[in-house]
Amino acid sequence: MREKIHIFDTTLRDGEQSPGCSLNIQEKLKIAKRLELLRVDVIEAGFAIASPGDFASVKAIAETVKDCRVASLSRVLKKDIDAAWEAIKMAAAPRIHTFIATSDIHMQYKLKMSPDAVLQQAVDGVKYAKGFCNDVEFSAEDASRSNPEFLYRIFEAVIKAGATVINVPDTVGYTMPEEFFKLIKGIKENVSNIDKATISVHCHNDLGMAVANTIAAAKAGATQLECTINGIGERAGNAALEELVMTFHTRRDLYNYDLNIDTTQIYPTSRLVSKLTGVKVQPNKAIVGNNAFAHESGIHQHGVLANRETYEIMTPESVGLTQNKMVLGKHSGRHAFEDRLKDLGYQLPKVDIDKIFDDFKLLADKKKVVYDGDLEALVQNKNGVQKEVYKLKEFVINSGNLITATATIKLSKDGEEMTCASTGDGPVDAALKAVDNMIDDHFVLEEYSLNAVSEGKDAQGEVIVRISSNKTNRLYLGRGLSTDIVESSIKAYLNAINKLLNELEFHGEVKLNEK
Ligand SMILES: CC(=O)SCCNC(=O)CCNC(=O)[C@H](O)C(C)(C)COP(=O)(O)OP(=O)(O)OC[C@H]1O[C@@H](n2cnc3c(N)ncnc32)[C@H](O)[C@@H]1OP(=O)(O)O
Ligand SMILES: CC(C)C(=O)C(=O)O
Repeated sequence: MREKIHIFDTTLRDGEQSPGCSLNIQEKLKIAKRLELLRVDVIEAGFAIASPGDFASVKAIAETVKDCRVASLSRVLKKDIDAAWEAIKMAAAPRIHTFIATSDIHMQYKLKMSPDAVLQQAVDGVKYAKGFCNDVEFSAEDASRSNPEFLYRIFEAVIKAGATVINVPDTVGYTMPEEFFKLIKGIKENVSNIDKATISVHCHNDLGMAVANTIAAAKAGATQLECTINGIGERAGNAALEELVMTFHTRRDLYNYDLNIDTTQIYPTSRLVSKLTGVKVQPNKAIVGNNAFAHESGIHQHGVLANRETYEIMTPESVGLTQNKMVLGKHSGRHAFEDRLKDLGYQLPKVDIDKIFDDFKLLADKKKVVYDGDLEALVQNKNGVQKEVYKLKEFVINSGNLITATATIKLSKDGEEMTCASTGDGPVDAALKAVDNMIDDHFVLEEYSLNAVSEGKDAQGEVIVRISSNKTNRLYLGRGLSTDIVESSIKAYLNAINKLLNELEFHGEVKLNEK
């Protein structure tokens, strides 16, 4: 039997407590919808009493999200619990999450309350919350620095009062995995009614142990794990959801757990949270960092090209990325270099590759990363400087659902301008046909793809085309970038045609003007 693990996402509550991470209602709703797609079990939407804005956000999330439980945090105070309930009561599955600190230092200096008074207030708070909502989570803040005997007492009392989940936070990220394992085991063994509640943990990352501690707790019997996207949260943050989930996913041999999460939503969710909070993901961050699936060293690249499992313990696709990245730099080797050239449409004789590879290493010593454009320049350099034979001057498109698309294109070649109009099956087809009519050569459009390279309605569209020529038997790749997809299509097409013409000139097939 596989143990069911519930993922409690607190990006919108503890994550939002990171300095500078405050989100408005629209932003919180966007993230909540993403978390629903990610299929977390519980979304902690906020701390309803914190501000009118947070109240409204929690309420909006509760009214929108249907497939996850929605929780609001509250102190064990009636006014907090009232606000929490008021905000979440329309949720398909509401939860009140109430807490009070249980460590000596917090009780003495912060709350100025005796342990008995804290226990009584916790019980009263849970009972009061239970009057509204069947699902009540109780957290013993700073549990890992609390007296375990007191923890057993308070957990037993709140479960008796109706708590369905008892949460054990390592509030200040102080504990170590073996210690936390023992604490959870102690709770399981010493709280007489523990079978009536779910054990949850909530770990902070002050010593970089949040994920390790959470995993140790799961091993000891915790079945709800609290975490955040990208590990954001108070101070050094919380356990990162993506790291926990992918650990269980990748090491099934060690962890026989059943999770609801759709791992392919991890990467888009991470990017959305980073964009909306303004907190950048460090490049070497596990799972979602820019370098998590990137290879720069020749030995690694060679291994990955032969079999990606040589250096990848999970697939980029499993976390929602389309592919790994081969970054070309000074540590790269010939295998990756040649592979990239092929991908760009250059199938060159070995002597040429050897020459360009030497130039590439010289360039890589000067540049941190050698991009595709640099490679193309190196190839063209070998073939002589690339000439932009045909240039786009102007274009006009007439298109609509009731008329045939017409494109009028003005190009220049060697300073002379030419214009042609054509109809087509849509504006892109019409535009490329008009280009075909002006350029008298034998090539065929083999591939066409369009991708947004930035987000939003004004995203730049990058068109990539590959054309073939029966004169050279190879493919020529062209790229074009613009906020107008017809313009990026024309530019990409001309870019590929110009490459073909340069190559034909190199082989003496055509003569191009020097201009
Ligand atoms: C470990 C955690 O992450 S806990 C969650 C932390 N998150 C937040 O604090 C974010 C939202 N917080 C807020 O907006 C505000 O702090 C509020 C609205 C909750 C309270 O604001 P204020 O009333 O101005 O109080 P303030 O924050 O200055 O002090 C906290 C008060 O709550 C009391 N308190 C703290 N925790 C608890 C608790 N769990 N139960 C009951 N009382 C508590 C403190 O003793 C203090 O009481 P006092 O005002 O009588 O001295
Ligand atoms: C309120 C609790 C769960 C908390 O955030 C913490 O202790 O860190």
